[in-house]
Amino acid sequence: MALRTISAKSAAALDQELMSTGGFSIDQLMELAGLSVSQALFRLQPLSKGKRILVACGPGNNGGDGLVAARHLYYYGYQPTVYYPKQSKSELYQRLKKQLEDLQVPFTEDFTSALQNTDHIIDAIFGFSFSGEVREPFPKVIEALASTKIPVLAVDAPSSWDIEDGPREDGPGKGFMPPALISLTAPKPLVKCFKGTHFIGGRFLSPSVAEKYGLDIPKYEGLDQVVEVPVENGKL
Ligand SMILES: NC(=O)C1=CN([C@@H]2O[C@H](COP(=O)(O)OP(=O)(O)OC[C@H]3O[C@@H](n4cnc5c(N)ncnc54)[C@H](O)[C@@H]3O)[C@@H](O)[C@H]2O)[C@@H](O)CC1
Ligand SMILES: [K+]
Repeated sequence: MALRTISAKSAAALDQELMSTGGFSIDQLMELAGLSVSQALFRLQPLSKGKRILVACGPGNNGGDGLVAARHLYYYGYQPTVYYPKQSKSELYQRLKKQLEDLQVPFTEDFTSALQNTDHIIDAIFGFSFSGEVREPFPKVIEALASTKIPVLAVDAPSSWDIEDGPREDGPGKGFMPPALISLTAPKPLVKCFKGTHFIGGRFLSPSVAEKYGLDIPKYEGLDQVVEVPVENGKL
């Protein structure tokens, strides 16, 4: 079966539809997205293999998914550290940050040093609204993600990848191929270039919305918020 993917434009429209006529709030969608990210991390890195998780968060909703995931990881018994250099002033993000501060989850401004003390990285910098050249302060962070030997779980997109066409051919992010990716709701077209462990999460798609956008609802088992969906040559 060919992978059914969703373009950045349709993904944004789908989110809007869920919130305008679907009765969801952004908090709910982000909570479920971040919960699924935390479950994917748990599958990749059980607690016995190392608890130190560096969560790199960008300025938009992709970063919000990272903040939510960090909170769930704390409750599972991990030791998350958050890098969040461009903080949104909106109330939702301030609340997510407060929830982490109350758990004494550390925030770091020094990504390079934090990398030395981590077992796994979550890349929640950019999702489907990324475009153009990577702007400050992220080029160095993306370069570090591209060159580190520490495993990276990318949220929705490997940050800096073109949402349609995939990896960059030059500049920061050249050669960035994280070992794992979790697509939220549905894979984006870039998945055709991805080689690694691939999950789908975001267990909130109704059959009618899935049909309208031409998407498959993954076969979630039991309580799971993620499904592993291997990608081989752009096929499921
Ligand atoms: N239905 C779903 O699947 C849901 C998806 N969510 C997440 O929301 C993401 C999309 O969120 P947003 O639309 O807020 O966008 P993103 O988080 O993808 O990125 C937008 C932010 O990045 C900045 N940016 C864009 N290009 C840049 C560049 N070249 N250099 C530096 N900064 C740049 C923008 O100024 C903006 O602040 C998804 O990828 C997913 O992770 C969830 O939070 C909610 C539900
Ligand atoms: K990302």
